[in-house]
Amino acid sequence: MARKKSERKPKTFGEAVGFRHIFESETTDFFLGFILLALSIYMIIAMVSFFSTGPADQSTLENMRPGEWLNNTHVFTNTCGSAGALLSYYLISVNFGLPAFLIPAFIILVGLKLMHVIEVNLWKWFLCLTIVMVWLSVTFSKFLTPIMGDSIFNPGGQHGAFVVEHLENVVGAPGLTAVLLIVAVSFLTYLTSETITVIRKAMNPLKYVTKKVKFTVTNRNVDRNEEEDTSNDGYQVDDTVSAATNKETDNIDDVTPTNSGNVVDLTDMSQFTPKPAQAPIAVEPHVTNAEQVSQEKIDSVVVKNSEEEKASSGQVGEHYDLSTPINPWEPFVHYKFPSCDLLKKYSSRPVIDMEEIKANNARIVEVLNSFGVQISKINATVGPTVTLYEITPAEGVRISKIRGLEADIALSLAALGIRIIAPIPGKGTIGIEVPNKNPQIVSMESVLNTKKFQTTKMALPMALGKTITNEVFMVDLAKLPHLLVAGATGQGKSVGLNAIITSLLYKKHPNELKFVLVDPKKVEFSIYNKIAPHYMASLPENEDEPIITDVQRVVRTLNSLCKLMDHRYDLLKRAGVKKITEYNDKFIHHQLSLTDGHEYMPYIVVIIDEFGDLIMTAGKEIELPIARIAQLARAVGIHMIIATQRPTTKIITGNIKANFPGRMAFRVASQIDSRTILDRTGADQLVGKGDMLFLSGGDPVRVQCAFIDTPEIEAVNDFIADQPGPLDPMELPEPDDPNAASGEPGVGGTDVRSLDPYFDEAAKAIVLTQQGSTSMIQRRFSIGYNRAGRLMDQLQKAGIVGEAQGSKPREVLIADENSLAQRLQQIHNG
Ligand SMILES: Nc1ncnc2c1ncn2[C@@H]1O[C@H](COP(=O)(O)OP(=O)(O)OP(=O)(O)O)[C@@H](O)[C@H]1O
Repeated sequence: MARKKSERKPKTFGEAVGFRHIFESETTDFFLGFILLALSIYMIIAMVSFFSTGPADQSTLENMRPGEWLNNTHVFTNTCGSAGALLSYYLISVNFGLPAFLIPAFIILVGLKLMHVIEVNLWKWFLCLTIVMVWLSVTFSKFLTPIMGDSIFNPGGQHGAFVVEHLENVVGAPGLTAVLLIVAVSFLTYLTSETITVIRKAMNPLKYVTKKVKFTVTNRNVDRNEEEDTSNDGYQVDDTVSAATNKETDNIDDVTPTNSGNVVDLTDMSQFTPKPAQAPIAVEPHVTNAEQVSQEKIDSVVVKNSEEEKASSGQVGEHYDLSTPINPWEPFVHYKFPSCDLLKKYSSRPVIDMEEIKANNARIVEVLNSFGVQISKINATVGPTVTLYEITPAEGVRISKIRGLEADIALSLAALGIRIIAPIPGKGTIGIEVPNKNPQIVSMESVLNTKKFQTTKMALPMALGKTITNEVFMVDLAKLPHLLVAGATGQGKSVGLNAIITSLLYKKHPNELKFVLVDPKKVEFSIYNKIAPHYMASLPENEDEPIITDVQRVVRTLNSLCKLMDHRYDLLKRAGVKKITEYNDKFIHHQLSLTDGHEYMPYIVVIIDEFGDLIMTAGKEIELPIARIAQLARAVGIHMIIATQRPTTKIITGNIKANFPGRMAFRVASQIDSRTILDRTGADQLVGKGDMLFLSGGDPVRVQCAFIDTPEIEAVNDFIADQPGPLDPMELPEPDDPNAASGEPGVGGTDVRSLDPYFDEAAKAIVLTQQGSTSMIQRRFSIGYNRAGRLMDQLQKAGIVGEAQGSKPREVLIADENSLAQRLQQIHNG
């Protein structure tokens, strides 16, 4: 039988008899360690005993011949016998003096390591203790020996005395002192960079006069009801938080704001209702340097702002004022807005992990101190994903210095997602945003079910999430007026777009808002198909699939939007107003007549997901209409949101960038990408999962995007789809065909298959009345403006009417019914 591979002959004698095995055994290690521990304790007892018994034992030893000390005549007085006397004599007197105690100290370390009690790097300890022992031996010899006078031993041992004597002969006493100082400083600097700060302080103590660092924690997101219900457990605290921390968080719970605003100094106990657990939170920074610990005690102050007020009901939709002559919601005046009950509720209780905050706080103090930056106050504001540590530098510290240290500080704090804002705009403070270990989900419900959203007067309110201070962050798309969304894949763009759509659906009636959704990925927006008749606008040819997924249809739709924009401008001009709100206001107050072609204008929000794909395939064909709409469409209520996961300059061209002032940046891969979106870095330092920077002029705001899941969107869509509403999506006008203009009017310019069913009748009506008016067609056939406009275009192509002449009726090119009959026959025969 073949021998197993692992079976091999022992190579050495030790292996053969099993020594190798013995020395690898954990039991042996433990046993050896224990012996070393006992030995070191024996040594320490002997060395301590040497202080009292040394003189007698020393003279006995010096008078003995070699080997004599082993005899058993009890001539030694050391507690540890002749061996103890000999050992301590050699270690203390002959060698290193008092620092020789470091030898048994090291043996203790070795013993404990062998016993697996502690894990230390023995080589490092050996080197450090040796250096310390040698240095102390020389220093004691130099400075203590003269003070101790006629002692029985030299405190630095004979080694110290020898080195002092020889070095002093060469460099003199000042030289020796300098050598000792240089060695000490080099060694301490090697151990910790704090040394530099301490030395600086020692050299210029006035600059570093003890300053108390005030430490404040802020959290707005406190649910008072829950607080009352669960007064025993207080805040939801991290599992790892100790009992002491629980006490602290309980204290936070019990804080009652004083008259002097919401800032409560926990050191002033008189403010609180007396409770045994109420002790001030004295947060000690974990600073390694003893001097700093004593100097920089951090007083904790808890700031508790008022919570975001909830909506009075789950219903947040608008309520229309029915006093105007025309109700824009007609004929769907009983339309009900979705309620917040359709959305999922996540725990809204704040998570304040005091342990984490304290640790970060200590780290920040330590890191800044190590760079020579002194702090007078820290205010920690706990947000859903990140905590903002707002640092007030001590007097005389220049912010530019801190700005210069940005990269070093971020590196020292070594956490993903750290962003340094130096200074915080409008304040003389520095902000350091540090991600929370346990980020909170900001639910769509917690954002929409608020008084702020319910009572907003924004025309197109987008509730995007919560800021670092737990305030609902809302932006009016109508004011933006266009938004660029970017972020690497999987960082929360789609969720962000869904949050935007949902907040608009919760606030706008189907008559007031229409979406044009472009989705090259084909899966992101398909969920909204159900609400297409209520809320979508599309070209008639796309009525069955109003969510656009292919490039050619996107181009036609964008051109159609350009045409709609021109038409709306025309209407605005005729109404004598400058913008959509004034126009609609005039319309609902009966100041504009339907017969003149006026109609209520819904806002149109165009959302293009994966805009990069479109630009790469269609280039200028896409870019030009987008830029045109972006430049002009604001006044006529057409707003665009474009999203891309490839924020490169090829995709976000200068033209696009200039026309999209609103920017929503999720996490991106590089600083370059961040610059492309925001014109600054920062988006590369976000933590993902909906963590974003929002910019619309000024400085970016860090926001945790609201989270909405597919089942929630489905529930909202089902609710809308089940209600009476328009039968079809709003029709967009047929875009101008660039090739059609050159053709001879009426000859071969009309595709019979795409003619409107009312084509013949409309032609007759126009020829009989000799009036080429769109509004007349609208009235006669009870059709919308867009369809009437399209009919007119077809009649023009067929050579029946002339070109549009602004607000005037078109010229009728056919004089009588007979000629018309011939013309129609020609058209129908192809
Ligand atoms: N606001 C948020 N809160 C919590 N988690 C989020 C949030 N936004 C996104 N996420 C998490 O990140 C995942 C990816 O998000 P999303 O699908 O929106 O990414 P994306 O940027 O659209 O990616 P892609 O570009 O590949 O489509 C989500 O499934 C969710 O788990």
